[in-house]
Amino acid sequence: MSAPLLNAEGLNAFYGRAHILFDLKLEVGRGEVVALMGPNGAGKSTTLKALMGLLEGTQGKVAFDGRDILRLPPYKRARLGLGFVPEDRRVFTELSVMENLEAGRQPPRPGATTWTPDALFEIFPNLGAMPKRLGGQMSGGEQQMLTIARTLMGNPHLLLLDEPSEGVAPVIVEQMAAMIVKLKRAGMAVLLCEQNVHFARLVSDRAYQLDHGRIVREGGLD
Ligand SMILES: Nc1ncnc2c1ncn2[C@@H]1O[C@H](COP(=O)(O)OP(=O)(O)OP(=O)(O)O)[C@@H](O)[C@H]1O
Repeated sequence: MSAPLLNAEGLNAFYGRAHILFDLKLEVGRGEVVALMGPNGAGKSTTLKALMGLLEGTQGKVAFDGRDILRLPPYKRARLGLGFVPEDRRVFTELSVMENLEAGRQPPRPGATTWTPDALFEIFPNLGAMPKRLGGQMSGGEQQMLTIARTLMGNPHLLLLDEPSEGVAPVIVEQMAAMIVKLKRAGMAVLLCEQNVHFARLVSDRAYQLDHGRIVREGGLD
């Protein structure tokens, strides 16, 4: 059996002296969609930040594609194919949809899908309907989709997605779920934070439940 794409063990993370994550053990297989669930403040976003290398003093083992990445800075993790979409979903407001996508373009990555705007417009039809729209003139949900699509232009092996359904209209939530299912069909692995159980059920193969910085349950969502 091949090693999981992402494998974290004994993951401990801190904000300054505040200990936030305690000995997390989690993995994401190739092509798998995994949800990190739990209430506000449970540590979901912190987990993604720690995996991306954005926090000082993170401890434990983090292997990506069989390689130890714990000491690598975020840009090197991104170069290896970790794509991160943070909660604040920033788009370039003065750039069009197409220009935002071009800003995310990276060279093809061996073993990963090479995304183009046309291929992404099939997965995100609402973006395809507004290629010239400025980022600043889009709804929150549309901006969220654009940040995901722009990250995909970097051809990642694994997408770390922070609460894609948060604060967006119900109709967009359904579209977002359909989009993640299509990404999975295209072979993309995704680790997403999610409080919305309905959404997590629609898209994920399995889930980890976090509470106060510890994994308290893991398995399928039924
Ligand atoms: N920049 C920060 N500095 C200090 N403490 C922080 C910081 N960001 C988050 N925390 C704390 O870390 C803990 C975990 O927060 P985190 O944002 O990971 O939770 P979460 O599960 O993603 O919740 P939410 O859904 O509300 O974002 C919380 O107690 C939070 O108050």
